[in-house]
Amino acid sequence: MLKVILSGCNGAMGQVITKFIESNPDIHITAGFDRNPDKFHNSYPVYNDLSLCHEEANVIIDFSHHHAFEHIVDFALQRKFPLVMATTGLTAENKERLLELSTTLPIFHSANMSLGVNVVLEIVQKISKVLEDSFDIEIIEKHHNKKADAPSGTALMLAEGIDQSLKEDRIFVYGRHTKEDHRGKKDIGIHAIRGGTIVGEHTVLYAGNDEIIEIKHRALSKNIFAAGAIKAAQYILGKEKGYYNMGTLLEENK
Ligand SMILES: NC(=O)C1=CN([C@@H]2O[C@H](COP(=O)(O)OP(=O)(O)OC[C@H]3O[C@@H](n4cnc5c(N)ncnc54)[C@H](O)[C@@H]3O)[C@@H](O)[C@H]2O)C=CC1
Ligand SMILES: O=C(O)C1=N[C@H](C(=O)O)C[C@H](O)C1
Repeated sequence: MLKVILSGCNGAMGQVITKFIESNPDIHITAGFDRNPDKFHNSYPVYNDLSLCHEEANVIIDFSHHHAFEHIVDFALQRKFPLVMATTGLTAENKERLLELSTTLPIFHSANMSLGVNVVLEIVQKISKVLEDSFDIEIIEKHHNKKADAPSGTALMLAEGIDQSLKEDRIFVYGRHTKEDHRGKKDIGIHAIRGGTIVGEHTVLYAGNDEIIEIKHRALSKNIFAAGAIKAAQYILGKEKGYYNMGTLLEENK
């Protein structure tokens, strides 16, 4: 039985995961954590302070906010619970701390829990190598008007993945508000659009001379992220300490 402590349980993703787990007899949420603990009537206790949470679990799933990061990581360390970190907007220090924590516990970290985006990541790494010298690369992401962070964690993950696959380091340019400069050859432009109920859309655009390639992923519901996060939790259940992500999960399932 997978026993989950769900952080950010009263948010949009937290509630999708709650419904998802309610229909699965093999998974149980033992407790939730949220700064708004009374917003919904959940079938599990919800705390706004993790020091009050004494329930047992074999994994924490976090979809909250990066402001809660240290609190969650300290709790995982103290209770020795493996952690699935899905929250985006993490700082460089937060990411460093996750790596450090993975020397003690199994940590699964992905800015996008969907299978599709992670396949797109593999594809754009390959394409970018081929087009490196002759095409300009730009990333455009679109999300709903309730999203707190910009650019999305996925856009950054795609940009970092592309950068790692190329011979020369790239410069990330966030938006383009200038009347002076041309686009730099080494730029990867990253552009965020917010509106309505767009679940999540990511496009990597390759613009060359007289030709354009677009690789696009469009999420049609938040269920894909919930399903991916649960798969991630099941995946790290029996794992040794270490740093895992969708790449390692896909690799082991090939
Ligand atoms: N990795 C992935 O596949 C995905 C990641 N996300 C990320 O998950 C996070 C949550 O997304 P949503 O559910 O859409 O947001 P949301 O704003 O609807 O929910 C966040 C929840 O966290 C709680 N919260 C905020 N700050 C807190 C704090 N300091 N301490 C305790 N609780 C706190 C809020 O009360 C809220 O209930 C975001 O960072 C988002 O980008 C979202 C979807 C997919
Ligand atoms: O906030 C969201 O909704 C999403 N956030 C993630 C991100 O920042 O990349 C993943 C997904 O696109 C939905």
